[in-house]
Amino acid sequence: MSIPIIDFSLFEENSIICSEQIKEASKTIGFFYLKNHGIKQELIDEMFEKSESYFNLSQEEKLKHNMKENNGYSAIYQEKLDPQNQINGDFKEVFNFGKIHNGKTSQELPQLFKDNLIILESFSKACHSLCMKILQSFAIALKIPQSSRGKYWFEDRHRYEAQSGNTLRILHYPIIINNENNNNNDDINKGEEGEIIRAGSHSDYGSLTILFQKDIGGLEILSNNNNNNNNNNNNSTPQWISAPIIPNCVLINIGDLLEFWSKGLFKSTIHRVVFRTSKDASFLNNNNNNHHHHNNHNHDRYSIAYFCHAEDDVSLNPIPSKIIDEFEEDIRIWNKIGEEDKYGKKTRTKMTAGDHLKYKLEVSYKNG
Ligand SMILES: O=C(O)CCC(=O)C(=O)O
Ligand SMILES: [Fe+2]
Repeated sequence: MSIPIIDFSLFEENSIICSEQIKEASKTIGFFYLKNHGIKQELIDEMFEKSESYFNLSQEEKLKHNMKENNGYSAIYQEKLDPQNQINGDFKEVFNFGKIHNGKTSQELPQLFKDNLIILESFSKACHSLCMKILQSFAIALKIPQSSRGKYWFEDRHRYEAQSGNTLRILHYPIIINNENNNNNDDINKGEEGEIIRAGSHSDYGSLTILFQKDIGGLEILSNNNNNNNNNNNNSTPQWISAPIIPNCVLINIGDLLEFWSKGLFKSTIHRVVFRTSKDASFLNNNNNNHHHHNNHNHDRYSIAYFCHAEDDVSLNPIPSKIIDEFEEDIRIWNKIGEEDKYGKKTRTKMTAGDHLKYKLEVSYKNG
């Protein structure tokens, strides 16, 4: 299975066909590239520039805005994206921005960001608008009835101004010196084949994520090849496949909220960031390994993610759609989000979007 590339200019010309393509990708692999996504390249370049300047500041400076309530700076080893399997936190640093609206922020920002608030706000809003169009395409493909506001059903529940987990995140994976000899790097997480895990395996927490990668690849996604038939007895083994940088494309993926909301029809696919050394590059198992995915351990890597969340008080009862009604729920998804009943069995919970995010953050920053 490979990650499809969808031309989003089709959404204007024929929203039904385009929505069908997006639905198909979301049901199978949970990831897709979008070209002609409408976010200006200059704005993306400016964001990467500011990100580099920020991460170049001294550690002392950066720690002045240490992460609080999912906003601010998180240093190397501070976040553990795969708490069940990781001993140490991720070898990466990030900065999370909460809502930026009309020049106002919900958090105290470093001077560098205060000076560039217009860029940050434009970028956040451009990402959010793209998410709204993708959410429209889901509503179209799921045939949400007009009586439930049709293609605006999701959008009504993801208002930019409302209280939600929406987060813009910049990430930096610093170069690791001496990693080939393994000197002094015992704290860095390694995978089964000795590959260096820079961001632990995880699925995203929100509805949708937009990911921007620059120059250096390393993202891998866990494909289970189950061809979308909701058949729990398939005997294929999951495989890591590479999600390389494709020029002029952004990468979109489905998060846990949307998976749960759709009863598991849409897949919130596990992914990670891995740096491979030249020695093990040969076993890269993917269809597109001719794209920028080699020897990435001796460069710094920068990426940007926009996590689009439903508003905090939105309940995650199944989406009002005949397609969802008729879909047999994949109860394995309850393990990620479900509650235990009095017999200790997982059940579909009455969680809201806000409850779910709170739970996820508690586990990933424990023992930071
Ligand atoms: O840096 C990347 O490419 C991916 C980061 C990621 O998956 C995340 O922050 O959720
Ligand atoms: Fe992620």
